[in-house]
Amino acid sequence: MSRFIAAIDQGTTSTRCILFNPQGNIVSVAQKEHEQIYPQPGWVEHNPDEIWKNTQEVVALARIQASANASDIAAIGITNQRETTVVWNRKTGKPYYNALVWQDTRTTDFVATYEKDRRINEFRAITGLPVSTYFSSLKLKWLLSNVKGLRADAEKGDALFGNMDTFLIWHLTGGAQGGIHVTDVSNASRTQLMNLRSLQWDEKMLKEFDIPAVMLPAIKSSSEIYGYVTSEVIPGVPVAGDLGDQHAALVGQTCFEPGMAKNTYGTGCFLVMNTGNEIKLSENGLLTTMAYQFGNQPAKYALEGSVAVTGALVQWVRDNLGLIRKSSDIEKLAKTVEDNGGAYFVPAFSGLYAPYWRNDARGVIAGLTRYVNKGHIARAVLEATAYQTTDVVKAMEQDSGIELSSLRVDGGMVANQLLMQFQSDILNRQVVSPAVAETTALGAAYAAGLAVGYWKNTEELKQNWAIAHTWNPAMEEHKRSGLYQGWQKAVTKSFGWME
Ligand SMILES: Nc1ncnc2c1ncn2[C@@H]1O[C@H](COP(=O)(O)OP(=O)(O)O)[C@@H](O)[C@H]1O
Ligand SMILES: O=P(O)(O)OC[C@H](O)CO
Repeated sequence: MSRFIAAIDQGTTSTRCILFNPQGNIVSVAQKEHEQIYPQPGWVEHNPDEIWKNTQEVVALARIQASANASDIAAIGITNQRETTVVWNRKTGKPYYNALVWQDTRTTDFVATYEKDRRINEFRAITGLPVSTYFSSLKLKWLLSNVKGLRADAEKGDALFGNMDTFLIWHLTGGAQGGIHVTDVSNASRTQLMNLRSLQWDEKMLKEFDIPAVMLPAIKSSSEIYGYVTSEVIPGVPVAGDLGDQHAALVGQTCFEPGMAKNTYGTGCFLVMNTGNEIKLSENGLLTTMAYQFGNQPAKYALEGSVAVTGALVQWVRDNLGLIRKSSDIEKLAKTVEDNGGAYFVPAFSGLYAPYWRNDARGVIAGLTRYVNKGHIARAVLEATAYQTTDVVKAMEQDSGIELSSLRVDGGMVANQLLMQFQSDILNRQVVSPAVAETTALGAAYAAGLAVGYWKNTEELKQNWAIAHTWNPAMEEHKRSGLYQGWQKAVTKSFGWME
């Protein structure tokens, strides 16, 4: 039996490759950041060629670090930043344009037009999603309308669309020499083009956004052999798992029962609850989405609360204000003060996502006085993540009728002790992190491993989950409610900025 399963985690800020053993433990990790391109306010792009190059490098590095040959790797799974949209030429592999990142707001005008239209309720019933700059549909419409020659090539079948999973799988399995053009149900559910019931591209949605069906990938399950790697980094290895990163984290946290949920703290924050076979439409601003589908088993659904800016705000403080040198320094700066000094930071850089869905919102710092110093700002920055998560947990509990006894957490920001304690305090719930913190990559590895029999079933995977750390609430009720009221007031100040 091969010794390892590999996972590629193509995230918003970096690309990682991790090798796992049968216990779900990490054997080796390689990671590379890529450039964030901001051509205009609100526009966010990535260079797809840079990401493909980084992917090959991290796969090679992770393999070498584990002293593994391609034959030591039973399968590889892909997980990725979702919604981010790329179009490339089938014959040359060349992208027509940079990838439009999920945070990009250039389609605000399209959204405004649709918002006046009653049909958006119908779109939500079909796809589970509101009309927003967030999803792939409007990004692809923008590319087809603005990139010269793209529409003609798309109609001829020469231009291909994909999210980052599709783009990487196509390259890994041969690229212009017969690469496989596929995605999985979880990624497809974020395009706003897939019908949640049929799990196929929806003709009505394609017509609505004027998208040629011929440019779309085939929709597959999240766990099956799609093809084999031809790239020299790990030739012959089956590509057998594909999950959007938030769905992968749900799998990596082994949330296989309805009602189980996880919250991932990365560039943004994404709370996902498994709702089993049920397609539950939210009444409180959450998204209806796929959880996962393993092979030919029934697809599982989920409710999701997506928050656009959490770790990205820490990066902004680092890169745009220069208040800290590295992201983790924010904790030290925040600890120089006792509290937020009355300041609240609402990071509505891409509008506000769940539960507000306000495309017209933009970032504000509220409650400033001369008393406030950089320590208070650092604290307000971290607290913003916890408040936004609290908004989403409240919505999730109302929609599902389930009170979360504890919150399973993961992602880069979980390393921040001050944030995790504040999260537990403001939410008044226990917060727990798992022993294997890389749940996103682990979920993709699980999907790939299940497809090739490396792991037998989800029961076996559950045995791998263990708690690393627990944070318990320790804040008095009057303080908690006072702080949260301050946050809710600050949120209203961000509304209506964009006309
Ligand atoms: N100790 C920390 N405190 C606060 N934020 C952090 C810390 N470490 C990392 N981050 C933030 O977490 C994000 C990286 O987390 P990660 O899970 O790798 O994100 P992604 O998958 O979105 O690329 C960055 O936005 C970074 O600013
Ligand atoms: O790359 P991440 O971890 O910030 O995740 C991005 C999400 O998938 C966007 O929906």
